[in-house]
Order: sequence, then structure tokens, then C-alpha cells
Amino acid sequence: MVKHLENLNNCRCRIEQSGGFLLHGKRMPDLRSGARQSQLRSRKGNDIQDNLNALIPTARRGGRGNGSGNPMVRLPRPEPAKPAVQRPKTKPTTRGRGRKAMNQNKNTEPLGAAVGGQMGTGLELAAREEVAICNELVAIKSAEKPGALEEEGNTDPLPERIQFGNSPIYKLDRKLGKGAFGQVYVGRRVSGGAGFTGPNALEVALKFEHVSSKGCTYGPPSEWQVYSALNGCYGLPLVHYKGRQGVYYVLAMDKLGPSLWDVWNAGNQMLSEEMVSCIAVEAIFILQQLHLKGFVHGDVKPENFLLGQPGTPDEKKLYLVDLGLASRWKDVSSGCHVDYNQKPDVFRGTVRYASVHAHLGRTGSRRDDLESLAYTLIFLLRGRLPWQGFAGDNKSFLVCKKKMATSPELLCFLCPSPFRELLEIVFSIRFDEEPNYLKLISLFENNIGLNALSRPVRTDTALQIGQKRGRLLLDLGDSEQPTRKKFRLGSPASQWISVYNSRAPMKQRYHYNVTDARLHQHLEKGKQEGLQITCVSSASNLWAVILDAGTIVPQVYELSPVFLHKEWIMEQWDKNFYISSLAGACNGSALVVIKKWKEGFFVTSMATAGNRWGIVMSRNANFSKQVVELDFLYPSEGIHRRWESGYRITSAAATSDQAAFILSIPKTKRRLQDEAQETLRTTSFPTTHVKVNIV
Ligand SMILES: Nc1ncnc2c1ncn2[C@@H]1O[C@H](COP(=O)(O)OP(=O)(O)OP(=O)(O)O)[C@@H](O)[C@H]1O
Repeated sequence: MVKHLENLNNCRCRIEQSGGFLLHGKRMPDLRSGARQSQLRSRKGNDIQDNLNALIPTARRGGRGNGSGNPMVRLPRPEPAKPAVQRPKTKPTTRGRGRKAMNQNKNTEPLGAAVGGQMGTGLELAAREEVAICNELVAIKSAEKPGALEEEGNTDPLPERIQFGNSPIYKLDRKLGKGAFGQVYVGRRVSGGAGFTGPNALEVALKFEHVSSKGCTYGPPSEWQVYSALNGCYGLPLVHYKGRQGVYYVLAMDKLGPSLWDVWNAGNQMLSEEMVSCIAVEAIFILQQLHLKGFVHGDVKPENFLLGQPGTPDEKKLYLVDLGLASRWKDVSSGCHVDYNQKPDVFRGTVRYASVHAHLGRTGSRRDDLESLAYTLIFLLRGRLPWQGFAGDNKSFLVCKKKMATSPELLCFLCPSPFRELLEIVFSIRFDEEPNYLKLISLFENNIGLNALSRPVRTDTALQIGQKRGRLLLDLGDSEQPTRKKFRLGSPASQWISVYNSRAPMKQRYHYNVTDARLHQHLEKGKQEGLQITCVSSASNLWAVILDAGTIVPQVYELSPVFLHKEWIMEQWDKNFYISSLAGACNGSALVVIKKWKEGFFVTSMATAGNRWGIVMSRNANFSKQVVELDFLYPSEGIHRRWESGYRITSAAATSDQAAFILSIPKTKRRLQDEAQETLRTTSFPTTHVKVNIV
């Protein structure tokens, strides 16, 4: 298969029968041990229905026409028409929201634009096999309604006086801010009280969430629980009271000052290098403290960093608010890192600042907060991020793609080197790796001229540039910094991905760089010798085919000038022939996916033609579970983790900018775990390697 992936050098990853991983022939102890531990814990079922929703665009669901201008294929079918795709309703995530809506008053993009996908609608084909096509295999956002819209629908007046049990009575005062889910007001104590912070303070911030808001479907907002677990955590406002008042859930916490977005906006939409460096140091430290408590924030952005109250000693101190998307990276009972998963149709966070992993629906971990922080800092410093300005249904996809294609050098062009270094380190943190916070903090110490260990680092404590600074005595762990691959290198390059499975010895043959004219000849010769096609692929309109003697069922094939020759396929289905492989040349046209998730359909084959995806789904495919690993690059970490959980690659395909791997667990007693599998990435067809592997 031709895969256009990142420009990695020929790199070979193998899973041995013993379950150990080899990378360039060396063991990868860190990853192995982490992954092994995760294997011991119970795994949440990975439902292909969830995971493969990424193949179908949300925006075009329900049989609507294809507004993207892509051909919409509709084939005749034996049963009455049904909507092309019945997308399962996204279940509420931690806070009952699969993503966050943006406050349109803020600088973030409106939620409606966060939906990925631009593909055509599907079609229904024969009962036992389905073929799908879409222009891009994208991470689709959940179909939840934007919270902001919900909130607008709530006309219930806010209570004028608030009291929680025996708490002081607060009178509602001016509005402090508004998010997609909450409205925050000043609560002024009716009597008594003193000071600016603490339960006795004269004023508190009251966050109201309507009981009918998405985040409150199952009771109080999940943020409440997180605040309970984290109350007193460094850098977070203290929560004093919480309770329900009529139709509102209300949280009373320390009143804070303006957000970094407010400060950035007031400061001509730019902040000085010194100030951003102070913010960096303090923000990394705050995230470290939050992470130490076992949580990740999940929505790091300028709007969620607030300064202390103006006119108080804390007015330049940094705080982190909004724990509505916080989740645990560490399991409470076992103390282990939560399991890795990827659900490409689930997105949590804010499009502009979300990590690429979050865009791709990967389980949130510490690295994601730091990636969002890096984008936040660069935004504050430079005033803009390269992925601003995208709009439309597939905005999130385009933003994600742009993030992937933007190297640290490019993103930090004109930024001081610590910002680039921060990005480089953050991009290479593995899912369950503990970030080296001290190292990250130290990157910025020269710009602030203070010992970053003295807390808090106020946002105004920077020295002037050029002023002499003392060295910070930290163990920077330089010697321990592994030489890591830089995963984001800008534009991808063409590569082949080969997947090998161990099998009982059998005769196998391959042909590559085959022109249309020669294809028939090779295939017929193979047929005469008892060899049948098991895999086909195409690069630059030349074909690669694998033939083997292990396929004993009768087989037919057709080379057609269109990617899906529907009449011919229908004809074969009538004869009980089903698609076992497919491929598209660069000039190929589209297939359309119809999924019957609830009817035991599994992906059995995938191919791309140009930037379009063809997916064959079959019933009775003998798989019990299936997951997809979707990335803009080769998803090395994800594949290793899936291997450890007993999955093996059963289909793979890529366009010039996305790669998808379907991994499955079979129903049969034959244990795939005992079967070795290996992937090989090469920039040219791996002739030598294939020869070695084919018996
Ligand atoms: N403790 C506080 N003191 C002062 N202002 C606050 C406080 N907490 C929140 N705010 C203001 O209210 C705004 C909305 O709060 P918050 O982010 O918690 O709400 P949300 O609905 O969860 O927002 P989002 O849209 O990010 O989900 C903040 O951006 C901030 O301006």
C-alpha cells in the first residue's frame, strides 16, 4: 500500500510472539512497561461504532444532499431506503458535553464551526456487505448542541439572593463573565464579612449553570466534583459553597480579576515576551500541581487563566478556572494511568487551542494540557495562530491538519527560542509519560530573571530584556533527555506501509509498479498456479498486488476506470461474491459508506483514491471487536498500545495527509495475541523485506 506519511526514515516496528516490541532492533522499555500495566487493568470496550463514526460526516448525515460538490452515489438496493447513516447519539462526556461551545463574545471560534467532515452522504448496498466513500477520514465532533445556544434558550431569571444552607446571604451583583455553560456574577455579602478572598470575603464569584444545560443532565455539573477533589490546589480559586437554587446550580468561589484574554485584548492584542514568559512559568507550575492531583484540565486557553482581583496583592497572580472538561489521567483505585483509547468522533476542548491528540479523539493526558498551553502562550505573544480563520463544517479537521503540518520552527518563527523548545518537547511526550515540568519551566527562566521556584511568579515580575539574570539551580535533566523523533515535520512524504502477519508457510507472490496493461497478465498467471489476490494497492496509478495460495475460495476481479464500478459489484453480490480487497489510483473517484453499526458489520477492507476513502464493511466478518487508529502520521504509539491489548491490524489505508488503521480482535478461538505482526515504513516498495518475509 502506498502511504503518504511523515518523512520518517525507514523505521521498523515489530511485535514478537512474546509480546515485546522492537524498534530498530532495540527494546522500548518505557513504552512496554507502561502499556503492559495498562493491559492489566480492565479495558473499556472499544466500540467500532463509536470509533468509526469518524468515517462519516456529521454535517451531512440524514440523507441530505452533498453540499460539498462531491459526487453523491446512490445505488439501487433491495430494501426500502433508510437514512444513509444513523449516527448514535453521543453520550455525555464527563460534563455531559462532547465538546465545548465558545462564548461568541470571546475570541474563540463559534462552536458550530467545530464540526469536521465534508463528505458526501452514503448509500445502502447489499445486505451483507457495504461500501463507503468519503472525501476525508476526519475526526468528527460530537453532535451535541452548542451549550451557548442552550443557554440562550434559558430565560429563567437568576435568583437575586443566594444562600447555601447556613452560608451568608449573597446579593447578585454585576456580571463577571459568561461561558458556553455558565454565567458568572459577583455575589455581594448582604451582611458581615471581610477581605477579598476566603469564605468570609465581602464578594464572591457565583457561577450559575441551568439545570437543563447539557452538563447537568445527570445532576450537578461534573465540575463540582472536580473542584471538591481539587479544592485548595495551587493556582485554582477556592470554592466556598455550592448548591441548587431553583433552576440553577450555583458555585460560590473566590472572585478573581480579568482573564489573560482580557489582558491581551486590552494590551493591543499582544503581550510582551517577559510577561508571557512569566505566564509560562507560572502556568506550567499550576498545571503540574493539577496533574499531581491526578487530573488534567482539558481546556487550557487564555480565557481560562485569570489574574487575581485588581487592587489586591494578588492582582498579578495567575489562576486557572473552568474545570468543566477536567478528567482523571490517573485511576483513583489503582493509581495507574488511565487506558489509552481513540474515539475519533469525540472532541473535547476548544478548537483553537486543543492538542492534536484531542482533535483525534484520544484519551486526554498530561501532554495535552501542555500542548494547549504552548498554543496559548504563542497566541498571547504573537497575537495569532496559523490555524485561525478556518470556517465551515470541517473547520476542526482543517485546524487539526494545519496544526499537524506546522512545525515548531514555523509556528515559532519570530518567537524566542524557549517557545520553540517548549513545543518540541511537548510534541514528543508520550500518552502516559510524566512531563519534565522543571525542564519546561527552566526554558523561560532567562526571560524572567527570577528564581522560578519562588511562588507565585507574578505576571509582572519580568526583568527588562538585556538585564543580567542569575542562573536557576535546577536539575534540567538534559542528560536524560532521550533523543526523540520529532513527529511534526511539516509536509508529509510518500511512504509505503506494509503489514506482516505470521502464518503457516504458504506460497506468496507480489508484483509492484504494474501498469494497467500488465495487471491482467500477472493475475492470470498467478491464478493458473493456484495463487489468488489477497491485497491490492496503488501508487501513482501503478499497482501493487499480493497473491497467495492460502485463499481457497473462488475469486473474480475487475480493473475499472472508476473507483467503484457499481453495476459490476452488484452483479457479483448477486452471485454471492463479496469484496475482499480494493484500491484506488490517484485519479480514482469516490465510494460511499453506509454503516449498519448495530447489525454486526465490521470493516474488512479500506482503500483510498486521491483524498477519498473507500471502506468495505462485512457482516459475519468473524471479529469480536474493532478499533480505528487515525492520524495524520503513522500512529505508532496507538498501534503498539492496541497490539498489547490483543488487537492486530486488519486493514490500513492512507491519503496524502491521513492514515487509518483498523485493528481487530477475532471471534474465533485462534488467539491473535499469539500471532506476530509487524509494520514497516519505507519510502520505496520494500522488495528486500518482502522477499525475506515471504516463504
Ligand atoms: N472566579 C472567578 N472570578 C471572576 N471571574 C470569573 C471567575 N470564574 C469565571 N469567571 C469569568 O466567567 C467566565 C466564564 O467562566 P467559565 O469559563 O468557568 O464558564 P464556562 O461556561 O465553563 O466557560 P467555557 O465556555 O470556557 O466552558 C470566565 O471566562 C471568566 O471571565
